[in-house]
Amino acid sequence: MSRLQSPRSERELRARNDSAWLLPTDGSRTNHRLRDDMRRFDDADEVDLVVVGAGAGGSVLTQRLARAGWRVVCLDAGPFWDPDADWVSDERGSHTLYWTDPRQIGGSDPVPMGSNNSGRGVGGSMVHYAGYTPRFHPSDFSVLSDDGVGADWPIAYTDLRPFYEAIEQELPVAGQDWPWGDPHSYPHSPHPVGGNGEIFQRGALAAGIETRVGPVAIANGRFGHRSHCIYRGFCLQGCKVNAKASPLITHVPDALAHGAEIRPDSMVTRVVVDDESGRATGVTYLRRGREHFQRARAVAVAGYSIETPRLLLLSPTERYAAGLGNDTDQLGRYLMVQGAPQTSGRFEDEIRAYKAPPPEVSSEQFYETDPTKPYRRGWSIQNVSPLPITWAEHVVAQGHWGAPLREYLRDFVHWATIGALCEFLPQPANRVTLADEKDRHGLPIAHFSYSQCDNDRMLTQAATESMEAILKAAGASEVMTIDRYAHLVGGARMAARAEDGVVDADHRVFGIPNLYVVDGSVLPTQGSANPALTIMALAARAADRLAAQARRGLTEQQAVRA
Ligand SMILES: Cc1cc2nc3c(=O)[nH]c(=O)nc-3n(C[C@H](O)[C@H](O)[C@H](O)COP(=O)(O)OP(=O)(O)OC[C@H]3O[C@@H](n4cnc5c(N)ncnc54)[C@H](O)[C@@H]3O)c2cc1C
Repeated sequence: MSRLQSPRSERELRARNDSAWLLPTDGSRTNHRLRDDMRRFDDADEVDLVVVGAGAGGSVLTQRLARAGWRVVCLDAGPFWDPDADWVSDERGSHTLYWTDPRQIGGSDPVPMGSNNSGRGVGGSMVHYAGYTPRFHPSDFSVLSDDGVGADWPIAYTDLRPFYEAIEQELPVAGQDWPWGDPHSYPHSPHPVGGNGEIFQRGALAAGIETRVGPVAIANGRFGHRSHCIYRGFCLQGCKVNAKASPLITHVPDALAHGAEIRPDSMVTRVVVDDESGRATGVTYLRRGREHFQRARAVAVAGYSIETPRLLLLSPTERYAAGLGNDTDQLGRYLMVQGAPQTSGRFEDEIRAYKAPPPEVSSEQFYETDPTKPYRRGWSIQNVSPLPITWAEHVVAQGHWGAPLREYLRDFVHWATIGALCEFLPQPANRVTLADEKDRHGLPIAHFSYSQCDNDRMLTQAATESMEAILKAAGASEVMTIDRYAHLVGGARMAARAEDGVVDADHRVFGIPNLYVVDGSVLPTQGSANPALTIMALAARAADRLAAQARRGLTEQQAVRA
């Protein structure tokens, strides 16, 4: 079903990223030879770049700069996953994929941590993300100017468009032609739709709401040496067939083939900055019970929205006493989550939502600000297909327990579920700071305070009404909505001026010329799109700009190529 049919487009893609063709053809999922033969640097080698975190942002940055000839080491706190040996088709057995180190939560609307936020290990959170990969809309980049709320980005949608297109091909993304935001099409045609998706389509049609199939980063047809999706429904547990995209298979193989080292089980505890020169000199990290120092000419932090601000706060010097990138007290602020209410409806027919990938059908009809409403910005709606444990959590969140809970669980196959992503606004007090409590390494854990504003609450209410209307229009005899959060972004945001953020438009930390942040924490606003594609596109753009600047010798990076 590929629209990337022509040999020319395949050639162009492989010249940029050969990952899908570097996977084995013998039925296993991992190119062990590539890992065994990986280039290995010594701590004492001054590499060109050390990257903290091999997730959505860190892996793309590593792959792109390795291709540009940089000597790159990427450290990740978690394991180098082997899907055959490490992953199971079991909800409970997949909890090892999550970042479950302790964190404190607070504020008037605390955000639960655990399986609903970051991942741990090579591939990052995309190992267990659902797989939706929409683009942000052009309006997301000028929310303050257009709507008087939120923030403006220092870059425009058009700056990111070529990188969206490139990453959509590399994942690859499957879906129908997209009418919302900047209308575009996808490299792979849409997947067939299962029972849950059909309910969403039927109800939306009856309620006068447009839907489209996709966009999902799940191969529809063979892609390189990756196989077709087999529709077994375990996308959020780690895809054992390599059909769902995560950096572990979409960017890491090519990074290794181009001389990068991915060093797993390496927990970075500090970014080291020399006060005299004002430059980062490397990172300290813990591996197998020993502390190491990896020297580097430049450092990029890509540890996700909580761990990135935490690490920068954990790295003060005499000169940067409040933490790195915190001269204007911006670090950790404007951390965002999307409000993610989830509505289930009961149908007489068996839906059997688990017989398809959880991501299927979406609507962005309510994405933009409706000037007739009292709130700004909007929400998207997507299929979500909870497996039994997650379904039990949904029912329990509604207050059911004991015999009624058991009855709802027995009824599992009759329920269809859709979820909204509401654009909650960035607020300065929604912030990561360091707690008094320490982790097992003796380091202060992150404290994350979160409170909603009135606009957030109005959006959740409106999104809930729209979802309940859809499921009722599809014929549901009972609907059940719970409130949830999804997708942490922000905390080290990108801004035009140091007074408003932590990094500039090139991801460089204000005041420290060779320190970068290249992950979801740089987002100034979040739209109501899932963030992974945007994080990868930003990382591809950041790499492009770093490599170009180094080539032109315009910045500190010129030394890198010397
Ligand atoms: C359940 C779930 C479903 C999701 N579904 C979707 C979806 O459908 N679509 C979508 O677009 N997004 C989805 N997301 C969100 C998406 O996966 C993340 O937004 C994205 O992966 C974040 O990218 P990142 O580069 O910021 O961090 P990550 O991808 O999380 O990578 C961070 C990496 O840094 C490592 N790390 C952190 N601190 C350190 C340290 N001190 N030292 C060494 N390593 C460190 C971690 O081990 C991790 O591997 C989902 C997330 C979850 C949890």
